[in-house]
Amino acid sequence: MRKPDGKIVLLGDMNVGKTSLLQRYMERRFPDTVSTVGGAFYLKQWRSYNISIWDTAGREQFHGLGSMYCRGAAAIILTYDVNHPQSLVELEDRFLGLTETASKDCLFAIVGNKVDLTEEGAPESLEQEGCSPGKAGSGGAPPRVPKQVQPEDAVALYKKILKYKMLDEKDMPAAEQMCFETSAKTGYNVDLLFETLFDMVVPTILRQRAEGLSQTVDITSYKPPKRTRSGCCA
Ligand SMILES: Nc1nc2c(ncn2[C@@H]2O[C@H](COP(=O)(O)OP(=O)(O)OP(=O)(O)O)[C@@H](O)[C@H]2O)c(=O)[nH]1
Ligand SMILES: [Mg+2]
Repeated sequence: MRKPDGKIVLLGDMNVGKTSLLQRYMERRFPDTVSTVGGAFYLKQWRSYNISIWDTAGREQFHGLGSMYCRGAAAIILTYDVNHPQSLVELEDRFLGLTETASKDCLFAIVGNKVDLTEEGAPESLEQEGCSPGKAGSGGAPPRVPKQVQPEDAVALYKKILKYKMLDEKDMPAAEQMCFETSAKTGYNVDLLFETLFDMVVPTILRQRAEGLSQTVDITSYKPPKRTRSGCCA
């Protein structure tokens, strides 16, 4: 198997659409998913680099594995559902603490998925493309609803994360560049998300290569993570 040069990890609550985003990008379709158990990865060749993209389980019972998957990550995609404000809150309360094991220059993207379900939602041009027959034919699209989480909320979380990580805003990509709204269903902004990150992680890959850092996930090194229930930066 090709050896990964760099790692990107998807984190976020169950049901926000992590697996669907990854399958939309890698397989160009929107199949039925089952809730992820543990984690799984795809290998993507980008320019001359092999990037592993890790899908993790959002379910509470697998929470402890998250920090193991994040080990050495060059970028972490913190995913929420634009229709469920609690899924954004969970990113700060439950998932941010898992990223301590990531690379010291790890980048963070905040991704609000399922924008197709909102009134303001994504264009529907790709709506049926690649949908499994079960989904495409099952009683039409659900009614659109007002978006529950605004892009400014994601931008505010991004800024909080930089503060929590003690990173200077002017040394990091701008919040507007790192906050995305996507639809795994229609494909809206999915390529943009992954390919923006691929280009951005190249310097980290080069540094990790120069320093000979391993990209493998070692389950024997698993240690229970610190919880941050009380929030990252009150
Ligand atoms: N309308 C719509 N539904 C979506 C979208 N993305 C995912 N879904 C649906 O949301 C449900 C959960 O999607 P998954 O991709 O399995 O969610 P997950 O984040 O991987 O969940 P866990 O594996 O449990 O952590 C599935 O029924 C998907 O079809 C989207 O962009 N739009
Ligand atoms: Mg999943």
